[in-house]
Amino acid sequence: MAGSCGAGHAAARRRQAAPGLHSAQDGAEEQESQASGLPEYIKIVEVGPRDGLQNEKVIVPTDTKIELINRLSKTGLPAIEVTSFVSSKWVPQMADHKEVMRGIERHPGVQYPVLTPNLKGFHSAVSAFVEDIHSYLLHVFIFFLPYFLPPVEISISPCIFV
Ligand SMILES: CC(C)(COP(=O)([O-])OP(=O)([O-])OC[C@H]1O[C@@H](n2cnc3c(N)ncnc32)[C@H](O)[C@@H]1OP(=O)([O-])[O-])[C@@H](O)C(=O)NCCC(=O)NCCSC(=O)C[C@@](C)(O)CC(=O)[O-]
Repeated sequence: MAGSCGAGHAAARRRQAAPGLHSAQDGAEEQESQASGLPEYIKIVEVGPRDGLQNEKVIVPTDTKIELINRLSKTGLPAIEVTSFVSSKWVPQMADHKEVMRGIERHPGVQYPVLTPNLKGFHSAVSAFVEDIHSYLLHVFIFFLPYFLPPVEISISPCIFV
């Protein structure tokens, strides 16, 4: 599971529901949040179906992945990273990305992003009706470089396009 920042949840949720409206209560909550040093809002992104299952030695059956994602969808998570559109030569655990995207139930209010490393993955994701695409860039190049081919300078230009 990954978190993308912020707390002061109520104010942030109100702003999401009614962008442009900013009440005195929101202001007070923001001040309190800033004073405590905590971020204003936190978005939890569950990445288990992608980041978790890609590390399993045994390839998890497609139906099991779909069932897992469908169950996660009922937990109130705002976003679940479903799969990745990467080379199945390197990551065979994610080779069923299209079937998984096709098979899951999409719950209102839940985002279903995928990970793509390059334009090839981006185009396949678009053709699989993916609406939300995560492309990894700097943090991965810094921390996971040995995991990737090819060299950084070759990978960055398509990522910027994505
Ligand atoms: C790095 C690349 C893109 C370089 O891809 P490349 O430049 O094409 O070079 P390659 O030699 O690795 O290519 C191997 C084969 O994969 C094909 N290919 C290439 N791209 C794709 C694609 N998108 N979809 C399907 N096939 C693809 C490509 O066409 C080629 O086919 P062949 O000529 O052998 O028949 C490739 O090696 C790759 O996909 N590697 C897997 C990378 C990966 O998935 N790593 C794990 C995810 S990152 C992670 O877990 C860290 C993270 C993000 O979780 C950290 C965090 O969350 O904070």
